[in-house]
Amino acid sequence: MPAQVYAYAESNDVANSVGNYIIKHQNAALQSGETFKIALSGGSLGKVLKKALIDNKDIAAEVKWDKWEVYFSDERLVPLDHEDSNYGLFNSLVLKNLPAHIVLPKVYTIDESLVTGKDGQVQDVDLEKDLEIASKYESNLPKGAKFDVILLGCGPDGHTCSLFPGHNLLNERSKLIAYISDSPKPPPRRITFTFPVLENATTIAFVAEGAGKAPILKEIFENKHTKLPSKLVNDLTTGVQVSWFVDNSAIEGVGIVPSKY
Ligand SMILES: O=C(O)[C@H](O)[C@@H](O)[C@H](O)[C@H](O)COP(=O)(O)O
Repeated sequence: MPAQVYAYAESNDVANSVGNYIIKHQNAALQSGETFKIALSGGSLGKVLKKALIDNKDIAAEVKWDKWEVYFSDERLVPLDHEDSNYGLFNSLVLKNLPAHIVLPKVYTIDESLVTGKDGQVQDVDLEKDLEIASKYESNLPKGAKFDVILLGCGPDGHTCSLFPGHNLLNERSKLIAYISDSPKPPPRRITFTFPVLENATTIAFVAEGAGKAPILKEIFENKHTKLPSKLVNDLTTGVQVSWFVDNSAIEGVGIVPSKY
């Protein structure tokens, strides 16, 4: 299934389109099951989700928050209220902005107590602890590690989740959640989905905006041989439907024909 690219002039339209995509897959998941299992990334995605799920009142009215199970496709090993925490970002931009009557979703976070010492401070790299955090997070994954939707970003180097170009985690097949202690993008300690989880998803959507993304999108869509992590996800042949939601500047000069969602 070749990836679909949906492009818009305005950032608000990108967000609204992502919102409609989420609702479509939420409704499909709830037709056949009891919960909607979604995984989120960090970075600029938080703002997109706020625009889509909070600010757009039509979309907001369709979100069945009480049926959502929210995971993070990667997470930084920092306290949950730390400015680098992907959960913290989602919490401050989305969860905290939900009206009081809304039943909150079930959100799966890392075990914060393993990140900080007794003094509440972030501890130095401790590989055993990081492995424990990753294994604990893996034990909370949905049955069969099956996600209805995984939302991803694409870094300027082509990384996605915390899977970086050339890193040995790209070959990880036995662990569903792996830890990384040398992330080139700070902070260095993180956990991340591995390829077996990405391959098994029903749908994956990348969100990428701004002219800064154009060189890497050109590489992903025009260089058949590149082994960039985002390209490997883009080319998955395991039946997962991959989409990109971009603004026009992110695909300026890229040889693709976008559609409208
Ligand atoms: O925790 C993280 O660092 C993210 O999950 C990471 O994979 C992000 O999605 C990309 O770096 C794109 O980030 P932007 O959307 O901010 O460019």
